[in-house]
Amino acid sequence: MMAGLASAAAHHHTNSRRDLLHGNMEPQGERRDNIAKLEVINNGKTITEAEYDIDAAWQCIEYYAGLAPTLSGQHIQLPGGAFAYTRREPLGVCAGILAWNYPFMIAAWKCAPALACGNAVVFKPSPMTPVTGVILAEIFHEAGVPVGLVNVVQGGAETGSLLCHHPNVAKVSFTGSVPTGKKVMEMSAKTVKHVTLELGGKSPLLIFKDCELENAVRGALMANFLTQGQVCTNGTRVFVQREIMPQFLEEVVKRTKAIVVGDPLLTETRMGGLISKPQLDKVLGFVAQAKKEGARVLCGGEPLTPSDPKLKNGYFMSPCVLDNCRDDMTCVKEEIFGPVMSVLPFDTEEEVLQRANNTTFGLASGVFTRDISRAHRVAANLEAGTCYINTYSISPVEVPFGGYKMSGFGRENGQATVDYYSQLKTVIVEMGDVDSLF
Ligand SMILES: NC(=O)C1=CN([C@@H]2O[C@H](COP(=O)(O)OP(=O)(O)OC[C@H]3O[C@@H](n4cnc5c(N)ncnc54)[C@H](O)[C@@H]3O)[C@@H](O)[C@H]2O)C=CC1
Ligand SMILES: C[N+](C)(C)CCCC(=O)O
Repeated sequence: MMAGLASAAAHHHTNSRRDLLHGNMEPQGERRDNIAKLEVINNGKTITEAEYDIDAAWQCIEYYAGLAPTLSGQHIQLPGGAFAYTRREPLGVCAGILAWNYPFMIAAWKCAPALACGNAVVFKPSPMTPVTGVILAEIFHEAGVPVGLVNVVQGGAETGSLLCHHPNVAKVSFTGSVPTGKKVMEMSAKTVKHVTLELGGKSPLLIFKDCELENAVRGALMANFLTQGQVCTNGTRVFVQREIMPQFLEEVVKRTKAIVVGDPLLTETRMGGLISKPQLDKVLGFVAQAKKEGARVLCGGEPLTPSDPKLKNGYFMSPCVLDNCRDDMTCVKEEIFGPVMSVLPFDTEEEVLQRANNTTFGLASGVFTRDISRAHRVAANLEAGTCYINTYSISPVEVPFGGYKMSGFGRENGQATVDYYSQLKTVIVEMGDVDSLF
């Protein structure tokens, strides 16, 4: 099967790439709403977020459809009339191994740049969320993508491992946890595959006393509570300058308590259910551990049963804010992947930068300040693939997204991603006689 896909990819010409991606890829009206509803059932996130994710997915496909015809090489003049040129060529079959937190959107993030660069795709949704990725593949099929160019395989670790070992897979793009990411890299090394790793984080959010507090509070909530806190970029270490700590905590707790947790299909709901019982237990375990280590629970952190009887077996919990945190606590060091914000005081910029960077992760970071020089200085000094200034959690398709340090490498979205789904061939041309020593 893989050999067939590789040749399909090789024959996949730039113009046809553009046509194919420009087919009717934008799910409109009822279709978009149905996919969003299925994503809610798939994942447990709210309908409002799911609709956003579906839109982000088609925007990604449209973006790379536009980018496809712009892919080009370079012409390099050499002495004596000789010259060289470069061609951007596909890698072959690109495998995607997906996480469960953004099932439809991540599937689009993997497929769109791969197809735009002329590759074939085989992707594996997480077994926790197998449904909506298949719909994306069906949409590609309806839009005219040749059979065999976009493929979905279902399964867990074993299927993922088979993809990483397959000799005809040229690249693996993985989204998930650090331990599994390391295994993917190790397995892919056996056949020297290209690898993109989008792994976890424990991102710092720095809130200076000269910030606009209202926006900083909004940013902190966006950095912690989307998708029930199960977001790799989440800014879960919230460092607040000591002078504004009381006001910040008062406002953040007030707003966190007001988050409507419940039926994710209702538009007024702002937080749905976690992905599974083990994930809920794991997150509650982190809260219990935090208390044991001396953190104070300002709100939430409890299992929650919504009043609607049909929701009684859901994996709901109340969003949690912890203070009295120290840098050496488990809740501050480890990725929780649930709705738990840890708040830490700081005094100086120098000190907070050192503490913010004192982690093996480096996916995202954020700073709230009105001081423009400080904002850019801090952004330059934070060791992370993304730094948000006076905002958090957005990832527009035009903008590259990816990690530093153990949060991974390679990029998704933006022009930069072309480098990770194509290879550069150099062609050297002599116009005169061969200059030979023999
Ligand atoms: N930072 C992030 O983006 C994510 C972090 N997580 C964290 O990881 C924990 C475990 O969740 P999982 O869904 O099990 O994440 P995972 O990282 O183990 O799984 C991600 C993907 O890799 C596949 N996979 C698992 N083992 C594999 C292997 N040996 N070879 C190849 N593919 C493999 C899975 O089937 C899934 O498609 C969660 O509790 C959460 O805390 C989970 C998902 C995303
Ligand atoms: C869109 N954003 C930044 C909230 C989430 C990124 C995707 C991920 O968590 O895997």
